[in-house]
Amino acid sequence: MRPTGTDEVTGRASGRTAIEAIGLGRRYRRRWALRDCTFRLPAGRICALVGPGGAGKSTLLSLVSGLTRPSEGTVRIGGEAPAGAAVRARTAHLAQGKPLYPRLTVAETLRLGRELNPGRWNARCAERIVREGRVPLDVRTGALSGGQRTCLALALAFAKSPELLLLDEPLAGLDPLGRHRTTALLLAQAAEHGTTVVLSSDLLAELDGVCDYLLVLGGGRVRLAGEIDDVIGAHALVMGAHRDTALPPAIAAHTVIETQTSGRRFAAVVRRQGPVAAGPWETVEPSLEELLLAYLRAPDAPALIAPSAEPVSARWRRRPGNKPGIPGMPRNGPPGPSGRPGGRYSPPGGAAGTRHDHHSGKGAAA
Ligand SMILES: Nc1ncnc2c1ncn2[C@@H]1O[C@H](COP(=O)(O)OP(=O)(O)OP(=O)(O)O)[C@@H](O)[C@H]1O
Repeated sequence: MRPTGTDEVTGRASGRTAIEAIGLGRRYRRRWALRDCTFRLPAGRICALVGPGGAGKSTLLSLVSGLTRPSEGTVRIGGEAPAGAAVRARTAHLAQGKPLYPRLTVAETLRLGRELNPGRWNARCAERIVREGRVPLDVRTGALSGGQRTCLALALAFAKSPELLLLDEPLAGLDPLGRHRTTALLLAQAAEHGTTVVLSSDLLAELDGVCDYLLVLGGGRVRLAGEIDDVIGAHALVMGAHRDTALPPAIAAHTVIETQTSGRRFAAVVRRQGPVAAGPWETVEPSLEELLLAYLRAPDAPALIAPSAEPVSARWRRRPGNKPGIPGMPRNGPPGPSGRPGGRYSPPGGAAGTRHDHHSGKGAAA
């Protein structure tokens, strides 16, 4: 189940924009770390930022937090430049290295956090996170374990009461309980305070149920952007038996993102160009993890910016060759075999949405 925040606090009803990037790019010497990055993230969402190593995720977070300046394009936080003092006060950025002063104790670090964030510091929140993570107050941060450092860094970020929380690999280094505590904290923060969260993570399975927005980068460019329901609804996972190496034409007629074969079975993730025809195969909605794995394994698959991620600013111009949105498709995809948007599979006599999870096996991609 994905989170559904109440409209009043999430900003969904107001349509407020937390982040809008237009043609955003950053170059290091001659090499582009991020290029032509265009998307909008509405306020109050928890956005998963996903991509292979070197895709540009940390670079994007640094640009959004104002730590790095763009080489081209623009990024706005609530309509303002990210480097402005007011925006920086409302933004917390947990960088990948979890930078802390190694000679300060945990208690001294929390005191410093309070002094640096007058009027915003939530001491009870910080103390609770540190206590639940069993981080000793009297130990120097340089002597903490990796998981304890992450816990303390999260405490500093949350206690700042940010409107925008940028978390670069916050779950890495945490044990399963720590990951569970952190994701619960994120959901509570977004629901209670309307905080917008951008969360980069490789733990694909753990993003489902936590995030409601998706931004996938690859090779420094946006590959997928939009509400998770919109993006998933534009795709289908088709599974069946095949007689030769080619996919059945009725399936190959869609945009095939990736095909896995195992023995005589195939499993194809397709971006639908309309309803998937009925046949001797099974059509279901892919899970978020299945969709992400398909795109990660198919770096040349065409990009998709769902309508929910299109910038609203007048500065945005659709460029020739740029095909945002889901052509010819209603917001949540075409009607599926069940006649409902999103095309959830309804097995005979079974509950709608029931699905089989045997999308595995090795084989050539289509
Ligand atoms: N300060 C820098 N100087 C030079 N190149 C850089 C710098 N920072 C990032 N890069 C390069 O930019 C590209 C994107 O890096 P970035 O750290 O943003 O990717 P990432 O998606 O966060 O990767 P990872 O998941 O491995 O942390 C990489 O090729 C990286 O080598």
